Amino acid sequence: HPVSSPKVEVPSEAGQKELFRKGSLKSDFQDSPPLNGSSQRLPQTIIIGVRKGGTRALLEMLSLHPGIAAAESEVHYFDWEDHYGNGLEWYLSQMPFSFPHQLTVEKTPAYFTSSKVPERVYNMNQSIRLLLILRDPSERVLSDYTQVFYNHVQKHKPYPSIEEFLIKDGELNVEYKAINRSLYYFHMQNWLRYFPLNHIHIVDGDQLIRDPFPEIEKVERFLKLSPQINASNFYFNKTKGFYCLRDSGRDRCLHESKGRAHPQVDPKLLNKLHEYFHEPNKKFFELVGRTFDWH
Ligand SMILES: Nc1ncnc2c1ncn2[C@@H]1O[C@H](COP(=O)(O)OS(=O)(=O)O)[C@@H](OP(=O)(O)O)[C@H]1O
Repeated sequence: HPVSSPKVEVPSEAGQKELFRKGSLKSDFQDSPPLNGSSQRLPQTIIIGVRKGGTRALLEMLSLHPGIAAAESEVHYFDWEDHYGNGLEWYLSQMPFSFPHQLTVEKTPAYFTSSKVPERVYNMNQSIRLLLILRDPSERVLSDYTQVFYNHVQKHKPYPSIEEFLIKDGELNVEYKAINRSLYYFHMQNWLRYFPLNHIHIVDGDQLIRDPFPEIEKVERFLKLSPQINASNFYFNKTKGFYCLRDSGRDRCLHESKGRAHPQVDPKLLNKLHEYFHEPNKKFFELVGRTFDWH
């Protein structure tokens, strides 16, 4: 049986305020005092996860649209008790200033795997549109490990090898939290108790890496935004090895903490991981009526 998520998760972007290289028109604008006619609004859409799925890339790409006003940092309202206890007024105060024609969006990747969150979001707004970006579950485990590994490196703390997390008594350690977070069907069931499937748009995170524009077009349609983001807003940066953004003639890539190399894992162990996810993935495909190209 899957273990439950911890109460407080390590914020995946802790201390990473500057996620994009400075200089975009948009962030200059957001740093300025609010303009006449703008106000703070509760989000009409939330990127609920998954951690390491590509949530930052999705938020930044969506922000290319003039009809989107995005909260810059992760708000952690619905999953952190001390934040939730502050009430909706506090949540509102965390939102960017926006104009009436704009949709406000925030992203907190930990929402997807926190069992209390779906009901809390429902209590705020039962017709909210949710965005969920998923990625190959095994790759997500490696990415999750890599995130926590670098958090330790930054603090000059040692951190065990990935094998030490993945193996217990010679078997795959299915109690490893990173594995639990990749059991998408398990967490999705919680959300579907409160929201109909057609209110949750799933972005294919592997596709968003390979070719972002078509995935972003689908999000525009889901949010009923006019088609304003173009293929020319994206270009492949060979040095980074990922797509970067081009906005009003300015080029920017995601922070260097996005798109890191993952550890080499013994192919036999990796295979065990792939096999382990086979059934849960099948259950997930049945749950959402759609398949993904995962291992
Ligand atoms: N265009 C572009 N540039 C850089 N990185 C990209 C991009 N699109 C998707 N990704 C993938 O996003 C992964 C990080 O996911 P998140 O932003 O959801 O991580 S976090 O949970 O907020 O920490 C990150 O994971 P890692 O590869 O493990 O670093 C990337 O694979």
